[in-house]
Amino acid sequence: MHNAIRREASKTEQKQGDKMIHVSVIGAQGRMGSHVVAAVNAAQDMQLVHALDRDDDLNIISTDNTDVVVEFSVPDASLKNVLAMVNKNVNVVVGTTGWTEEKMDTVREALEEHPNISVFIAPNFAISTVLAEHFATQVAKYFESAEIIELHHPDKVDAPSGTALHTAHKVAAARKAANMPEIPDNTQTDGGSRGQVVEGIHVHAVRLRGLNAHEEVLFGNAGEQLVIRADSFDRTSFMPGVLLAVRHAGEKPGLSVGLDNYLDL
Ligand SMILES: NC(=O)C1=CN([C@@H]2O[C@H](COP(=O)(O)OP(=O)(O)OC[C@H]3O[C@@H](n4cnc5c(N)ncnc54)[C@H](O)[C@@H]3O)[C@@H](O)[C@H]2O)C=CC1
Ligand SMILES: O=C(O)C1=N[C@H](C(=O)O)C[C@H](O)C1
Repeated sequence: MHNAIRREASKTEQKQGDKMIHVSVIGAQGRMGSHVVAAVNAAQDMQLVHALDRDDDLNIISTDNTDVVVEFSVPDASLKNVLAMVNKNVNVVVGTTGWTEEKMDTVREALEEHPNISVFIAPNFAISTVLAEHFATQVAKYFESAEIIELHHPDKVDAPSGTALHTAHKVAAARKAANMPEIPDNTQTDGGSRGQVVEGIHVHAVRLRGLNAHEEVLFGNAGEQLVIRADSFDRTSFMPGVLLAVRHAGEKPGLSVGLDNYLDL
């Protein structure tokens, strides 16, 4: 375990409480994982148990010591980590991106053998972004055109962002439910500038030093535009959402996706 994390972990052992939630973190040395460790240590109702990263043995996590695992690793590793926790009967809160329907089906299958366990995946834990996606889904049926631009720090390994993909699917579903026609686009040649097309929605990714996590959903009609934009300037913006999901872990067994599950929208 990282020394700084070990020091933080021993501090939390002094916390007392009737309903302490015992939390272990996977990916604890990462940008998000280290923020989660700090947030859990600061939460009066939580106790940090294990803060693990790539080379650590996940087998030390068990129901004897952990109520909930928070997983922020890399897209290639997340499914394996989640399955390992499900097979140990431990509830999981997942922030890592890269979740396809196929991967989620694998988790659903594993959960059939563990019917009391919950796996909760959130493409984005920031309230501003969750609301932006909610509003975008609500207004999608009123606009002929829709495109998404996500903007992130250049250390991010995946593009487009998991959030942008999730938003695109939601906007596309709202358009489909309203029997909207295809989005107009007379592009004849495209060297890649029109972005990735997700269910008919063009998604563009910007990587720029100085940025953290930002998303714009652009809607257009003849003579008018609506832009819904969310900005996470700092990773602390994700922590209330992570803690909310930890507090709800286990309540609803099975796989759930999206922080809106826990919001009164
Ligand atoms: N849901 C949300 O609100 C948010 C999600 N993310 C996502 O979270 C993930 C992590 O992002 P960052 O913390 O910025 O990345 P990072 O690269 O800073 O951290 C990833 C950590 O995972 C560790 N790791 C790699 N392989 C591992 C394995 N097999 N087992 C355990 N740990 C392993 C790395 O050593 C590293 O410490 C990304 O997929 C990112 O898109 C990021 C911000 C917010
Ligand atoms: O890597 C990041 O930083 C982020 N990743 C998530 C994503 O891909 O949607 C969430 C947020 O955008 C920050």
